[in-house]
Amino acid sequence: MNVNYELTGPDGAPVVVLSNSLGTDLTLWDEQVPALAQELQVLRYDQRGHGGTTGKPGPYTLKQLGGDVLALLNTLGIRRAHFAGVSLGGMTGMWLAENAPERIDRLALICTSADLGPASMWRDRASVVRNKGTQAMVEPSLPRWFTPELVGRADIVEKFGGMLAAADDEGYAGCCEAIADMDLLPKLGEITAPTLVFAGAEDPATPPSHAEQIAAAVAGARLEVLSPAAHLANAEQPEAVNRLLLDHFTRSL
Ligand SMILES: O=C(O)CC1=CCC(=O)O1
Repeated sequence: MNVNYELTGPDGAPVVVLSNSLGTDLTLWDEQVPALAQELQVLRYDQRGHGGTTGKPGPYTLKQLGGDVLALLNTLGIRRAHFAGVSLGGMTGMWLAENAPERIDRLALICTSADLGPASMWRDRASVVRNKGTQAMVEPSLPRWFTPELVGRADIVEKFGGMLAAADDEGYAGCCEAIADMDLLPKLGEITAPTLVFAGAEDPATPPSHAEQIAAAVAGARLEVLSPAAHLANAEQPEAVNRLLLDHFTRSL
């Protein structure tokens, strides 16, 4: 498998890995890279079956998605990194912090969940996408991803609608099945990475209660609720997210 990635920022600075959500690609982080790369090496990549990362036919598992990150870090000779993920990217981050804690320094979880059931809903969505393609997901997804003020904006529809329609059908479906089968809750309390959890106050996909559940289970975790923001809060509130991420990843503990 070929993982598509981009590494920017000052040589020798700590590395932060950025992991995208279902149906997006590494350009989800366009508003973060210039700010974070002033102080960190930023390693953004495309999840399996998304963007330029090829994927075998699904179903996938979070273990495979986390394994893709570990393989990329190994290839680049990076022993330990900070990690930020949106939604599916956050699930990948929780899997890594639970199962490879020696590789993850600090964690930022943006609009994600440790338990996003029912599993049948994700299997049904996988089947719809295998039959009709990711284009069929554009209309229902954009109102989950953005608040009403942004959802109809031409640049948003072009960038994010285009990204989703271009996502590989099998890659999207395989990732839906990884969400259906995820089992992150039992080990959440074992996470030792300093963790910052974000919620979008208007997020219908992973409402703030999911972030509260994570923040309550992870020792010392801090919760930030952004408003106005729906599911892709890093795109909707880039200045606030950048400031909080930079502080989380660079401040002395
Ligand atoms: O349903 C959506 O599009 C929101 C979402 C759930 C998991 C993910 O990565 O995005």
